[in-house]
Parts: sequence; C-alpha cells; structure tokens
Amino acid sequence: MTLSVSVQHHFGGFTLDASFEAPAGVTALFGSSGSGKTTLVNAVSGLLRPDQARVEVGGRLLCDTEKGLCLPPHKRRVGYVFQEARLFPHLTVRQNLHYGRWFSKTRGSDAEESRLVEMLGIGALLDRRPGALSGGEKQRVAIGRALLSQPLMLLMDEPLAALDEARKAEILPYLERLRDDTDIPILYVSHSVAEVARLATTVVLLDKGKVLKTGPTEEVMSDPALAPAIGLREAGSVLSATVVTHHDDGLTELAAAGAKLFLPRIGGNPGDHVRVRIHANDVMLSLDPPGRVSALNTLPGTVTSIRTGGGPGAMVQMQAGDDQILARVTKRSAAALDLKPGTECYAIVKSVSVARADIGAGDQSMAKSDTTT
Ligand SMILES: Nc1ncnc2c1ncn2[C@@H]1O[C@H](COP(=O)(O)OP(=O)(O)OP(=O)(O)O)[C@@H](O)[C@H]1O
Repeated sequence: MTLSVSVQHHFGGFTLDASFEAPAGVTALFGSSGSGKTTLVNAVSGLLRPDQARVEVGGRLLCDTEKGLCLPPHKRRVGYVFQEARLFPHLTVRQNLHYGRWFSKTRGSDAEESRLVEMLGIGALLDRRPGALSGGEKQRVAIGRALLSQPLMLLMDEPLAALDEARKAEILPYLERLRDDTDIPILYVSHSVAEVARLATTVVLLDKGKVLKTGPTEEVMSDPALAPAIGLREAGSVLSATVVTHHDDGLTELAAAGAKLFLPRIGGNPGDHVRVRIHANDVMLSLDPPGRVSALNTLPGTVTSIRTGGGPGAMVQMQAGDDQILARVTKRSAAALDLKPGTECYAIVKSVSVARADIGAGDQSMAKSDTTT
C-alpha cells in the first residue's frame, strides 16, 4: 500500500510546498526544526486543512481540495504514535489494546492481536497498568494499540524523543520488525539521523517547507550535496551488508561495498542482512592500498562526486561495489590526492569507529535486491 501526498499551505511567512510517495515500510520525514514536518503530518492526518492538497492511500482518497473533498481525522483511519505513549492509566495493557480494537470497524481478530503482542514483545505485560511500564514498553503498547485500530497508515511523531538512550536501544529492534512485518505506510517524523539511518526505507528530506530530496535511505544519506542539510558531523553513508561469519577474536565479518568489512561482534547469523551506518568523518581515503596500518577495513572504489563549501572540508562520495561511501576530508587533501570523479581510491574505516547503535537489521528491500542479483 502506498501513501501519496501533495500539500501546499501558507502560514504568515512560511510556505509548505511538498509532495512525496511513501510506500510500505518506514518513510522518514527528516529536517531541521521549522522545516515543516509537523505541518505535513497534520495535513496527512486531517488535523490541518491545507490551502491545497491531495492525499491518497492505497487508492482511497482522503483529501482532494480541487474536488472539495477533505475527510475529517476520524474518517481517515490513521494510527498515531506520539512522543508520549498517552495510554489510559487506569486500564491494563490488554484493555488499552482492546481500546484500539474497539475503534476498528472490523474490531480486529484475536489472531491479529496475538501476532502484534508477539511482534512487540508485550505478552508478559498484558495485565500491568501503564504506571508499571518503562517508557520503551509504553511506546510498544501504544504502537500495538494504534495498529489494532486497523489503520491505513501509521503516523509516528518523534516516538523515541522522550526516551533515554538505553530505552531507545531496547525499542529499535521492535521498530525494525514493525517496518518489515507491516504492509501499511509508516510516516516517521524524526530529528535524529541515527534513527533515520537505522529505520527508514525511504527518506523525505525537508528544508524550509520544500522537499530537498526523497528516495531510498542509502541514496539520500550518501548524497554529498545534502550533507549540509543533514549536518556535517552526522553525515555518512548507509551500507547494505550481509553477515559472513563471526571470528574467535570478537570480530564479525560482513560482506559490504564489494569487500570484507570487519566490525566488533554484532548479533545475527551468517546470511542475515544488516545495515551499517558509517560516518563520513570516520573514513580516510588513500590512492594506494594501505600497507602496514591498524585499520582493518579497506574498501576499494571510484570517486563519483566531490562537494566543497566555504569551509576547509570536502565531502567525497565514492562507489564501492553496490554501495556508496561518503568521506569527509580537507580540501587540501582532496587537492593533494587530485581527487576527481573517476579517481580510483581506497576508503579506510576503523572497525571500532562503527558504534553498535549504527548497525541495524536489514529491511526487506535489501533482501529483495539480494534475491534479484
Ligand atoms: N498554526 C500556525 N500558525 C502560524 N505558523 C505556524 C503554525 N504552525 C506552524 N507554523 C510555522 O510553520 C513552520 C513549520 O512548522 P512545523 O511545526 O511544521 O515544523 P517542524 O519541522 O515540525 O519543526 P519541529 O521539528 O521544531 O517540530 C514554522 O515556521 C512554524 O512557525
């Protein structure tokens, strides 16, 4: 099921003019504060009646201002998950979930409820009240409640923003399962590059009310032209990798970027797909294969583009196997190595520079592309 959105709206000095398609999976609405993410989500949910809009999901028209059609929020079948879980404190987890079912026309089936309880890992919590749950557990229940209303799409507005790092790490694998097991579009608003890199199938990058770029996460994240909008410190590429084996010295060997990638041990079995985010700041470039050097990862590739701005840095994109890698070097180094599109070089990445939080489960799109090659 695909969500198609086209919205134009004016508020005083701000104009939103954005169109995008959100297929099944997680579509991240990403952009700096004030770029229009909430306005866009409100236009999709019906909380805002835009000047002009067309919103359609799975062939069902929710809003078409040209035809004078704009369904109110309660007729749009949208599931919502906010920063705070907003569960009913006097009801148990089970009763909170049943509240979601009550809102669905078909009332959902027991089998559907069991599947969601299992997927979200909340079986042991069913008789507790929200006061006895951690923030991450509450959010998992809130997701279950939203899905049991059998929505046509799920809107998640900064669902992890109120959680500490440990609770975020606990809930991310459930969100990855949600992404892979649910066939409705999930719109996910976030300020966090780490969350977007880990979860999103598609990214819509917003800036001052406009879509700067939309496309598959790997493509948007590794576009050097977008690094300033993403944040130079946060910029980096997302690689689609496959677990090859776990070595006795604590390293996991992955196949990525047409080469071997060694990282401190991660979970998963040989053959599993994972996505790995590599910060541009953590990548060195060399024209020659490095000799005696401590970094374990040497990924050969070809420079595809170089982006410079007013500062001393240069963002270099290279193609390595099926992946793109982003490296942030100085303009001085780029000149000294005479880097230009077509230059063959090696990206050097220290194993320990890749944080555990930057490695996530690969999504179905990776599995699909794998089977077609
Ligand atoms: N009801 C309103 N009236 C007037 N201006 C508004 C209204 N709502 C939002 N705006 C303006 O529209 C712009 C976009 O706001 P919006 O809340 O959509 O951004 P955002 O990307 O969600 O920001 P944040 O990440 O801070 O939540 C801002 O300049 C904001 O001041």
